[in-house]
Amino acid sequence: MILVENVHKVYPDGTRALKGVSFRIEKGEFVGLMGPSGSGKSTLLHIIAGLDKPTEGRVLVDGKDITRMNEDQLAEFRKNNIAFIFQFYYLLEDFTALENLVLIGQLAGQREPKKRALELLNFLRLSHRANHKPYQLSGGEQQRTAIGRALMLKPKLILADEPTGNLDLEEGKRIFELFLELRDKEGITFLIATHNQEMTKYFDRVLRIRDGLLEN
Ligand SMILES: Nc1ncnc2c1ncn2[C@@H]1O[C@H](COP(=O)(O)OP(=O)(O)OP(=O)(O)O)[C@@H](O)[C@H]1O
Repeated sequence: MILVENVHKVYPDGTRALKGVSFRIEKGEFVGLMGPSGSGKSTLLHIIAGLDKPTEGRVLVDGKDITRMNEDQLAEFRKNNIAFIFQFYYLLEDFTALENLVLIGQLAGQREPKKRALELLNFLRLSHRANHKPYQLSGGEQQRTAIGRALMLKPKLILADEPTGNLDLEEGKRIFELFLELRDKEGITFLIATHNQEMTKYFDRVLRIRDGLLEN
């Protein structure tokens, strides 16, 4: 599902964030990305998501070389394949949980976005909060809403950057259990950056990164 080959990233200010990273992840794997602050986790996730370009090397997602796509091709590919989940949920504050989901489907020209959104909120055990706005939701509920939004377009790959960084341990575990259920039911592949050692047990395997290089 993901093939990363000799990826380097040098930022314009000269910071060498990635120094030759290579690995592969099979479809349906549930993989952790762990390492100290500043080791390159976010940079790597952004490059795999096509949100940033590597300076050198290539990244294939589902067999397609995303490093050679132009912006339009990337946007189309991302829409159909990849979802990104952030530590801070970036929900639209003036919209309800339901509307936050429906909007994504509408923008993508989905046929029945409301039906899909309601199904997802039900799966996420959020039906009773569907008509609430983000400020009326707990952190865990906001993250579950963000997960619902990520699922609207049926991604094959979910990349998550510290998805439980803002939640207490119990709520964090519930989010991971939800992710595992999605992997089992839908075959979604996951790559999740986290600092949280408690979550190690959930992963099939963990990629450890330090100073821009993977450790073996
Ligand atoms: N836009 C940028 N310009 C210059 N340097 C950057 C930029 N973004 C990140 N860096 C640097 O690149 C390195 C890797 O950063 P990155 O955010 O990928 O690390 P991280 O492992 O995700 O850290 P954290 O766990 O703290 O989020 C760090 O030294 C960081 O300061």
